[in-house]
Order: sequence, then structure tokens, then C-alpha cells
Amino acid sequence: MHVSIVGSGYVGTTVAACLADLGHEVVNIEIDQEIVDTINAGEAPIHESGLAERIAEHAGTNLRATTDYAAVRDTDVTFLCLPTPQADDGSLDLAIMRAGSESLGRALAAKADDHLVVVKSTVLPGTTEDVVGPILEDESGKHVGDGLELAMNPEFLRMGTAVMDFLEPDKVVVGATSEDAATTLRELYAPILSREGTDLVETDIREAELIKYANNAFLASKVSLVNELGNIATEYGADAYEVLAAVGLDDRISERFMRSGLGWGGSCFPKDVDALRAGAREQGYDPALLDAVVAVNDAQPRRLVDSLATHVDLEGARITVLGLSFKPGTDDIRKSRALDVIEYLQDRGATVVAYDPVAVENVRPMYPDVEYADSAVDALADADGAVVATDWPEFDDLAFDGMAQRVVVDGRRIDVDEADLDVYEGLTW
Ligand SMILES: NC(=O)C1=CN([C@@H]2O[C@H](COP(=O)(O)OP(=O)(O)OC[C@H]3O[C@@H](n4cnc5c(N)ncnc54)[C@H](O)[C@@H]3O)[C@@H](O)[C@H]2O)C=CC1
Ligand SMILES: O=C(O)[C@H]1O[C@H](OP(=O)(O)OP(=O)(O)OC[C@H]2O[C@@H](n3ccc(=O)[nH]c3=O)[C@H](O)[C@@H]2O)[C@H](O)[C@@H](O)[C@@H]1O
Repeated sequence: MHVSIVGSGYVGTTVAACLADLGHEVVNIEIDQEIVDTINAGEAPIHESGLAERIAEHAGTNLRATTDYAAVRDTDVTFLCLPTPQADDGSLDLAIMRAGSESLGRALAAKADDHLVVVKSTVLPGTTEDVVGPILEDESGKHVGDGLELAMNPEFLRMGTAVMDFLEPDKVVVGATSEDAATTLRELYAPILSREGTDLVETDIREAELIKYANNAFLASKVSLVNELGNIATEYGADAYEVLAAVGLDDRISERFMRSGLGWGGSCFPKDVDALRAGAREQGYDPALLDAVVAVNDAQPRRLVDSLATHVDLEGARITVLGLSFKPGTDDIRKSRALDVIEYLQDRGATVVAYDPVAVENVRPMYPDVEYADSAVDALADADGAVVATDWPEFDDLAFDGMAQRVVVDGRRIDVDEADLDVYEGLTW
């Protein structure tokens, strides 16, 4: 199938490379010329396992990128993978989605035969049919249901495992109002749907839009609950990880997403939970539980710094921050909890030295007054204390003997030989 993908970021690039790998003809429409050039050179513009080899294999044959929207005319289906960021008040900002839809509609005006537009970006219920659809109709002169089909196919990939999450998902959600649209997506996803363990969910467009937010809100709520339980466990001197490991044996709860600590960050949980809260309020409902989910999450970085402050006078102290990315396996620092920790430490007068295996260059311009080390051991040298903000595997079994004071407060539960330390404290255990 001939597929175009508007927006070549974490999702668009991953989807493009994987669909090309499945045998489709794929073109990425992307405004950032550097990304376009990188893909056409057969290289990956982002750090994701399994992505670079797929781009190298397919670029120039059945995968290419361009800044020219006219390329959509040579395709049958277009996926919109554009950013849907947070507005200042936390609500969903659709400005980019509107702009991309206008450009897409204008390009489709000159296309004679039918075309399917699939929203893959995370958008609130009603957006696809009440915002994207009308813009496409106005700009293309076509009508939904007559030459122009609409669908919504949310994405559930995670940073760091994006390629495998896309190729081996537990579900493919197709929201469509026409059988033609659903049929096209079933055909496009056939190789993925044929694997054991992947369910096809076919529903209307509004339900597909809400499934995505509900999925993220549920996961964020689960992490905030385990963090609340971890905070309580700490007060009782109990080990939350032992408690939650037992609780996770209940198959209604499961052992996954039970790691209490600094909480959730990333490019989506924060923005999607806030967008859902703002959207709910706009619809006249007060999301009290989701408000509490956010409040618990937002309190964790300060709890970590407060815990360190009970052992180290932070004024003038040299403090190591281990980990900057929002989670291991990615260089993405969007809404990383480590950034809050840095700010709280600096507010308390500490000098921060930070290390991360892949994310330092993304943080350096944002915090020029932080020192950046080339290794964890270098970052720990002469430090008066250290915090763990991201549980990179290389932080397990670290040597802490270069520290001036061997005090470590762990926000993520790495493997540590506590005998090596004067103080080792877990944020939630
Ligand atoms: N990052 C993730 O792990 C996931 C993100 N999502 C959702 O997917 C959507 C995209 O997210 P990401 O890929 O992370 O965003 P991103 O910011 O990584 O990539 C978006 C890309 O779109 C490009 N772009 C912006 N305006 C454009 C325009 N008018 N025309 C063409 N290209 C344009 C940007 O240059 C950028 O390369 C969002 O709605 C997000 O919530 C869903 C699942 C996972
Ligand atoms: O919409 C999105 O962008 C994506 O958001 C999340 O994926 P991602 O943000 O990449 O990362 P997760 O692995 O879900 O972790 C999210 C945050 O929760 C934290 N977390 C996760 C699990 C856990 O047990 N404890 C915990 O604190 C992580 O450190 C991270 O900050 C969802 O898992 C994806 O399904 C979704 O597609």
C-alpha cells in the first residue's frame, strides 16, 4: 500500500520505518529539513532500538522523506503523526494539527481518486470529526464519505521500545465511520494483526480517541497509586517493592508498572493527563481523582530532595544527579523528573553535577550552570551526596568510593551494595 505520514518525530519515523519494513511504500512529510535529509541519507533522526537498521535498509527504495505535501497525492492513506502539545493552561493545543490538516487538505484538492486520512496523534474525543475533518473538506473541496475517508488509529508505542511496540502491540485500535476505512486499515496492518497476542479493536472514532487517553491516564494513575503506597510504606519502614511485588501477583493488578519512585514524566503522560482533565472540565465534569494522580506525582521530586536534605546540608554542597532522560532507553528529556530535581537542588543552594548515558546534550542548553560529567564515576567524584533520577542499567553496582560523603537517595531503585555507603535511602522503600 502507498502510505504517507505527516510528522516524522518519535511516532512518525518509527511508524514509517516499520511500515516500510512490512513492505509498504512510505513517504514522510516533515517540515524539518534536517530530519528529511537524515532519513533520505538512510539514518535515524532519533535514538530508538531497531530503527536505524530499518531506515538504512529501506531508505531510497520504499521509504523516503520530503517537506513537500504534494507527495501525499501518490499515496492512498495518510497518517497524521503531528505534535499535540499542552497549551499554557494544560489543555490540548491543536494549532499544529490544524496547520497540518490545512496543508494536507490543500494537497489533496488536486488528487482525483479516494483518500483515507488517519489521525494517529493523541487527540480528545471529537477532534478527528469536528476539527480535522472540516478543515480537510474546506481545503480539499472533498466531502467525508465521498472521496475522503476519516479514521482514528491511536498509537501505544513507548520510548525506548518503540519499534517492537509498534510491530508487536497488544492491540490495534481502529476508529472508523465507514467500512472502507476499516477495511483499508485492516489490510495495512494485516502482518501485525496475524501475530499471536495482538487484538484488533474496531470502534467508532470518538471511542478510539478516548481509548488512548484512558490508556495513558490509567497507567499514570497506577504509577501514582504505587508511589502513594510507597510513600506510606516508607513511613512504616516497610519495603514497598516487596509489598507491591506480592500485590502484583494478583492477575487483576499485574506485576507491570509497579515501580514506585520519582514518578512519571515523558512527552505524553503529563500532557495527556492534563489534556484529559482540562477536556473533562470543559465538558462539565470535575476529574478529582486525576487531579490527585497529578498532585501525588508532582510531589515526588521535592520529596527526594527533602530526603537528601535530612542527611546533607545542601547549601554549597556538590550533589550528583544520576540520570537525566525521563526513563532509561531513550534520550528524551521532555518532562523528565530529573529536571525538577535539578531545580529543587539549585533552589537549595547546591552545585549540581549530572550524568546520563545519552541525554546530556539535550539538557545542557537548558541548564548551563549544571556541570556535566562523562561517566557516572566522574559525576560522583568529590560529591557530598547523590540522587538517582533515572534507572539506567549502568547505574547498577556503581563504585561510590570517590564521593566526599557517601550519601545516596535513590528515586528509582537501582542495585546498590549498601555496605559501600554511609547512607542509602530509597524514596519509596
Ligand atoms: N512520543 C511517543 O512516545 C508517543 C507519542 N504519541 C502521540 O503522537 C503524536 C506525535 O508525537 P511525537 O512523535 O512524540 O512528536 P514529535 O515532536 O517527536 O514529532 C512531531 C514531528 O512533526 C513535525 N511537524 C510539526 N509540524 C508539522 C507540520 N505542520 N507538517 C509536517 N510536520 C510537522 C515536527 O517537526 C516533528 O518532527 C502526539 O500526539 C503524541 O501525543 C503517541 C504515542 C507515543
Ligand atoms: O502516549 C505515549 O507517548 C506513550 O506514553 C507511555 O510510554 P512512555 O511515556 O514512552 O514511557 P513509559 O514506559 O510508559 O513510562 C512513563 C513514565 O512512567 C514512569 N514509570 C513507569 C513504570 C513504572 O513502574 N514506574 C514509573 O515511574 C517512567 O519512569 C516514565 O517516566 C505509554 O506507556 C505508551 O503506551 C504511550 O504510547
